[in-house]
Amino acid sequence: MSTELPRRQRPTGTRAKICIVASEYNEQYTQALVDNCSEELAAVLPSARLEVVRVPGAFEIPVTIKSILSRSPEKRPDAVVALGVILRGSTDHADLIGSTITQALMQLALEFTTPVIHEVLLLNDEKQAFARCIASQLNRGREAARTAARMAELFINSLSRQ
Ligand SMILES: Nc1c(NC[C@H](O)[C@H](O)[C@H](O)CO)[nH]c(=O)[nH]c1=O
Ligand SMILES: CC(=O)[C@@H](O)COP(=O)(O)O
Repeated sequence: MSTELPRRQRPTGTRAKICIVASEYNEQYTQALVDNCSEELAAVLPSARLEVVRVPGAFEIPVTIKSILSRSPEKRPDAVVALGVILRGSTDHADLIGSTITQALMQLALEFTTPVIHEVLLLNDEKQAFARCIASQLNRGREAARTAARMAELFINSLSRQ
């Protein structure tokens, strides 16, 4: 398990548009990801405009992100955060959707030249979920927020999205 989060940047006034797309399966964990991500974004990008979209399962995240990134330029977010918790069961379903989602998120980022932050977690059990979603030391929600903030500012200030 990675042993530390990306360092927290000094807060800036960048008015970035950030969209969180989060699945509802394993609700106690996915809600904790949303809460931690939202709280960290408020700390690092206090002027950002945050939109939160909830979908049933992780497999519904990529198509929802595609719809959001297909908006007109002035409505399109500067970065998208994908949050989900996939718990392995007794079949290959978890691994199948986990790998498919990973590929889809990368393709969407490249297709729309927009950072898509991947925190759709494929986990073995609830102990792993608690450590990454609810506990603070390695919270993936906070990790997602810090990454989203840095990437949104990088693209707003320095990089083209053509
Ligand atoms: N078992 C989990 C799922 N399964 C549902 C799929 O994500 C999807 O909604 C379904 O296959 C219909 O398309 N989703 C999670 O996010 N987490 C799981 O543990
Ligand atoms: C990711 C899933 O859908 C999975 O957890 C469902 O469990 P199972 O593999 O036992 O059907």
